Amino acid sequence: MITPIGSLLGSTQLAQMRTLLDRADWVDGRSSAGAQALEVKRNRQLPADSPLAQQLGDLILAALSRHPTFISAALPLRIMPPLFNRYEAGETYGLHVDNALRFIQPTGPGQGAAIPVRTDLSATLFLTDPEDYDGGELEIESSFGAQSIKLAAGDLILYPASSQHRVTPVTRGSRSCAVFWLQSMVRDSSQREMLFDLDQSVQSLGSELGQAHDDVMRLSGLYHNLIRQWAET
Ligand SMILES: O=C(O)CCC(=O)C(=O)O
Ligand SMILES: [Fe+2]
Repeated sequence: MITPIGSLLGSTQLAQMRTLLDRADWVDGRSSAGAQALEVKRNRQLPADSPLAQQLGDLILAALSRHPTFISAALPLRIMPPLFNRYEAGETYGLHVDNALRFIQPTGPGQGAAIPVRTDLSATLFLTDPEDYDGGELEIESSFGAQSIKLAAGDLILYPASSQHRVTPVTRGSRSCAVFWLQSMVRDSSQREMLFDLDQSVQSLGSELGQAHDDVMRLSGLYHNLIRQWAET
């Protein structure tokens, strides 16, 4: 399931982020690429341990934790700290798959062991308005053919980390985004999709009929019982 999540960040927060990112020291994206990505990755990124990446990443994680549609679609267990990518004219990220496992490196004194994250879902948070660049579409292969995604700044796309995907070359302007991966409490994507559909319907029926309506209560109970069956924590 490829799920757009609207308005994760507001315009003031976005403007502040963009000002900081415009002044940041970007490094060659190949510096952290594995063997496969090395051949196709032509972009820039903030070093994962840069204070700016950590500061902006924390703002994004806080916004995610407050966004009900994101929680409902992803049912997140562990979220990787966001990374920041930038594509100038001519830059691109060719077709690739993302690593199945990533590791959260604890920081600070007495830091413990790295925490493994199975990447069930990949996410791109668009930080540049579509009018400010050409090209730079995120193309995701799916059973319905390639889906071409370019969202408004502040919007997020969630897609299966198992999919092949690419970013087409930017031909004008530059494209900045935050990318992250997460492990879901529900590993199976078809179960996750059914839970999302059910939750969305329970929410809209609840607003229409009232939360205390018998059927809303019964469907809501069904949702939670399915979570009890399927969630790993
Ligand atoms: O820039 C994007 O939208 C996606 C980047 C990507 O695929 C990656 O960093 O693995
Ligand atoms: Fe990727």
